[in-house]
Amino acid sequence: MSEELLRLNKLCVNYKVKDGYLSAVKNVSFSINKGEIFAIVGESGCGKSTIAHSILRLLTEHNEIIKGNIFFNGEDINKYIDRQLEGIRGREIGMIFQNPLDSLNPVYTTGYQVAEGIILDKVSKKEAWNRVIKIYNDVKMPDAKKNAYSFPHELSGGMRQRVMIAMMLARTPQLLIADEPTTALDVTIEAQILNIIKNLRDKYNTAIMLITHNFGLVAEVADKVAVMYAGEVVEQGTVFDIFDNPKHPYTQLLMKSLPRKTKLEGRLQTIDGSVPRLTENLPGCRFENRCPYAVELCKTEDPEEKMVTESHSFSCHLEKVVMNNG
Ligand SMILES: Nc1ncnc2c1ncn2[C@@H]1O[C@H](COP(=O)(O)OP(=O)(O)OP(=O)(O)O)[C@@H](O)[C@H]1O
Repeated sequence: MSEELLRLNKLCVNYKVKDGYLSAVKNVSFSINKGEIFAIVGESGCGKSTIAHSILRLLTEHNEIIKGNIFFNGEDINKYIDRQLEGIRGREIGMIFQNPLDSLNPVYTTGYQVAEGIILDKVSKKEAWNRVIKIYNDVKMPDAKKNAYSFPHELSGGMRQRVMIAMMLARTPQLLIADEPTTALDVTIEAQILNIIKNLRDKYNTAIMLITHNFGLVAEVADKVAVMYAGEVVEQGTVFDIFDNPKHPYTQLLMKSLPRKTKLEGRLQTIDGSVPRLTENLPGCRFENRCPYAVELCKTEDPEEKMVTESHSFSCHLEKVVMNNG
């Protein structure tokens, strides 16, 4: 049986803003098993990065309120004090970002920065350097020995992303959070980076939380998918559930807007209407004003989560309509 690694239970994140609190993430629950690739997909601003940053407590402006549980290996790390979380960050849960230049130090060679993580495990400098070269080969860094001595600005975008993955590999985390890891890269390099991520899972059984607005990536690599809209998970299931049998009107519209032929490289298309102001925190379904099937109830009551199968669920009042249009 697959073993659960991470479980979010009713995670809520509210940011303090000028006119009150913005509900960026509301009652998000899902779980990721060891070795699983779990994609979180949704339009810009729907709360994907907020979830990732909450897990590692990386929300830097300190203007947020986080509620709910974040179980990692069965322990609620949302209750950890900062020092306890420090032991998990990087070592157990690694994170790679869209733009590696933001995370790499410009004044040290990339090899040195990867070695730093290895030295934390109390190995000699020589042994650490040998491991850097091995990891650079694992991430298919061209000319590994030479490029270990390169500074971040001397490398291409794809190479820098390889350095980021190498830094994570150096610590062999159980969970890797990849926040739009290939958005800034061209298609060929994107495919290579995805392969490296998949190999990472196969070789080390690392679970991967892949954050993206690119449905093509999801279809290509994910085992499971959570579809987010305006801070909420509206539907989740296996990649087959979501692509072949979408139940929520939002997921269905997203699927319809991806023409068959381009499904595999499709990015999310725009849907008429706009996301509601999340500071108002009104009751009802957040997708109501854009939903073609909305009825009065959708304005007044939050929809409950309904199970389609053990692995597939969605939150919508319109079970019958939605089922028939699926
Ligand atoms: N520090 C902050 N203070 C106030 N509001 C914030 C803060 N960070 C994010 N937000 C808001 O929270 C909501 C969710 O943002 P988030 O960055 O998590 O979305 P996202 O899905 O990751 O978007 P993208 O794909 O563009 O990165 C947005 O409305 C955003 O404007």
